[in-house]
Amino acid sequence: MSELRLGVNIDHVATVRNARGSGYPDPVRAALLAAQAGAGGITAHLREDRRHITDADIARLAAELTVPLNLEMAATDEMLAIALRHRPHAACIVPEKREERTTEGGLDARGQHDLLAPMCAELRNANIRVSLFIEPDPAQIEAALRLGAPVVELHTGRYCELEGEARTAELRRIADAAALAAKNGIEVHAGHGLTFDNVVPIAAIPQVRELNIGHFLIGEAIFDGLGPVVKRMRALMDAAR
Ligand SMILES: CC(=O)[C@@H](O)[C@H](O)COP(=O)(O)O
Ligand SMILES: NCC(=O)COP(=O)(O)O
Repeated sequence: MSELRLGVNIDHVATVRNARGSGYPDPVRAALLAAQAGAGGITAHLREDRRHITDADIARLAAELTVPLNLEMAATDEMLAIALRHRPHAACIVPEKREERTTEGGLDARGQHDLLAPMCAELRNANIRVSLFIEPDPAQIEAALRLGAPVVELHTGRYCELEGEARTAELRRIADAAALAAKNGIEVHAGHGLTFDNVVPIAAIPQVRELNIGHFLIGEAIFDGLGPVVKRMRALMDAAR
């Protein structure tokens, strides 16, 4: 069974930090702690409105991290320039609306091919691994293939929100999309909304190579500490394989 990495998203450490406009708590310190506890990578979403992660956070993460940085970014010239400046290990292109509370769905890689193609090429030429945050939809997998994206991250938000048979059906859709992507040589990641209670069926999908998890882990860290909750999530993922 393939390796399954845990990417810890530290956006909401910055949410707490920004509540007072000081430097505490430091997202970079959280990232280093998460790495020590078993995170195989760190994800940070530099949003257009900088509601949490800031440009300075990205600069420090790029300079100080001991594990790969996965920069989540909207498909804009501004974010492309920032990615090319800091050269993270990876860039995950995500849809973004200022009015959204959090990411609400996957990127329309199919409908935005002409916008995304030059951006993916520039990132690839800069040796930044491109990932597309998409719905578990065969048409979006095919679009990622056309764009030459080496990685897709399947949106698990709907799976996390559903219950019963509807959740089972969404899990099947994710598993089918993972199998289709892997069969076409695309590395499969998954994320959004994952918790201790819902992670195991996603971690058990054999083609999934990385889970990106943030909000829940940072919330749990308030009660049990970041190191212990990262270790527990790591253990659940290991047990699922
Ligand atoms: C793309 C995704 O699901 C998350 O990584 C994203 O960062 C969510 O946005 P917030 O972190 O602002 O909630
Ligand atoms: N791409 C998903 C991610 O990085 C974390 O999403 P969430 O766990 O904060 O919902």
